[in-house]
Amino acid sequence: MELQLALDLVNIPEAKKIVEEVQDHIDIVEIGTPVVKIEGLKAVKEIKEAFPHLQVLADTKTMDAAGYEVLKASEAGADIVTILGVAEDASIKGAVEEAKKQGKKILVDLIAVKDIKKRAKELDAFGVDYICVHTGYDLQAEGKNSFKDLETIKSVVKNAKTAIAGGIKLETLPEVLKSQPDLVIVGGGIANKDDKKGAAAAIKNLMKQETLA
Ligand SMILES: O=C(CO)[C@H](O)[C@H](O)COP(=O)(O)O
Repeated sequence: MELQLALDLVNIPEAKKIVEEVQDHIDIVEIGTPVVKIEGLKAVKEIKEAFPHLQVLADTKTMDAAGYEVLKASEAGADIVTILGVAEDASIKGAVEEAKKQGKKILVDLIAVKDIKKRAKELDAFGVDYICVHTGYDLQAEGKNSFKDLETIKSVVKNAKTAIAGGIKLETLPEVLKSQPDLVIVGGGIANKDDKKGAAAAIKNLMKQETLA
């Protein structure tokens, strides 16, 4: 089980400082969508250059021109690139094709997908690498989460790895771990803490315990 740190509300120097602090306890650094929009793929490039031992995910949340966006994110050093599950099938297939050419991976974000069971099954057949249930900030503010959705996709996804994102923190992690996702994505649950290293270590330790149990 992998831990991904999502960095959404920081600039490049702030991102580097946080990764420096928590690098021993995470597997993947996510350059979040707001960072990609504000700083560009330069953020991906700089983080990959500074921390080559970590995987870097570019959260482009691609919706169209998928092959091209995957190519550009890959050239910047991304190991994993995200596309939205609500995108056209042609876009998903284009993303997968380009990622394969570049030796990279695709994570599909199911945010705003209405029938996640049906879509997860379709996406799995397209050969994507990760399928991620996700409650974005705007629905987190309404008290929603993706715990049940994770269980739902686990029942149909046979090939891809499963992932979960959206407001996960140490206190809610046990609920998430019941469904045994392959990847847990945590943003504010680490990045907003005073002791970021301690938070990342505690989350990773709990994940390790669950994997061994
Ligand atoms: O993609 C995102 C928002 O669209 C975030 O990166 C994701 O939700 C994880 O961050 P947090 O744990 O703070 O919710």
